[in-house]
Amino acid sequence: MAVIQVHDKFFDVFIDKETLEHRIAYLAAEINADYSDRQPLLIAVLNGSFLFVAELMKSLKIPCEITFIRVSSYQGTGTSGVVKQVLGLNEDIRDRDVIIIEDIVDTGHTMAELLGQLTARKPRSVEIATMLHKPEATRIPVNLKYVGFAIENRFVLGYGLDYDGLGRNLPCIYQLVE
Ligand SMILES: O=P(O)(O)OC[C@H]1O[C@H](OP(=O)(O)OP(=O)(O)O)[C@H](O)[C@@H]1O
Ligand code: HPA
Repeated sequence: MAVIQVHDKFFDVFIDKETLEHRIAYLAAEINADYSDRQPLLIAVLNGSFLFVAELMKSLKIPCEITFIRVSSYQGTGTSGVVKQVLGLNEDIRDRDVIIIEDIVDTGHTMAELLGQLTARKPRSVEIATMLHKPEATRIPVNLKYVGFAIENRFVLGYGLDYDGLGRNLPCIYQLVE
């Protein structure tokens, strides 16, 4: 299998493009069935989710809307360490059916924080769709309704995911060669 180099590290193909896109179409079919009588708002978390959400949306048949947010991390002044803040959500999500779209749930910190901040805005429902999940890395469990692939606790790259800014444009998922 072809090995690629990004910065100082080497990666090989882990999930090929066809497998990935087939699975994403399957997730879209599940969402189509689950939301057949609703009009969900997809909230995609930048940067990493941009390719996943684009591929997912191509197979959604239900009426749906999309918006994009960022989650900033900064050092808190108290003992809590890194604090995350949701940026860019201008829509009123009260009474909306929201689906959060992520590229990866790793430790769960980002998603737990996001879920807390979105739930406080009183949506009718909130579910999560993530392309990848690392169950062994979980520090804060969150309920993930739509999961593309549950993977080992290894650093991955491509299809939106980066290593120090690079690799997001790779058309499939690569894993770190140890
Ligand atoms: O479960 P966690 O351990 O919190 O990790 C998951 C988060 O990490 C990545 O974002 P990152 O902060 O790298 O930003 P990016 O999407 O711009 O790459 C990913 O897109 C998730 O948002
Ligand atoms: O494995 C990963 N790769 C890239 N970005 C990430 N953000 C959390 N986990 C990862």
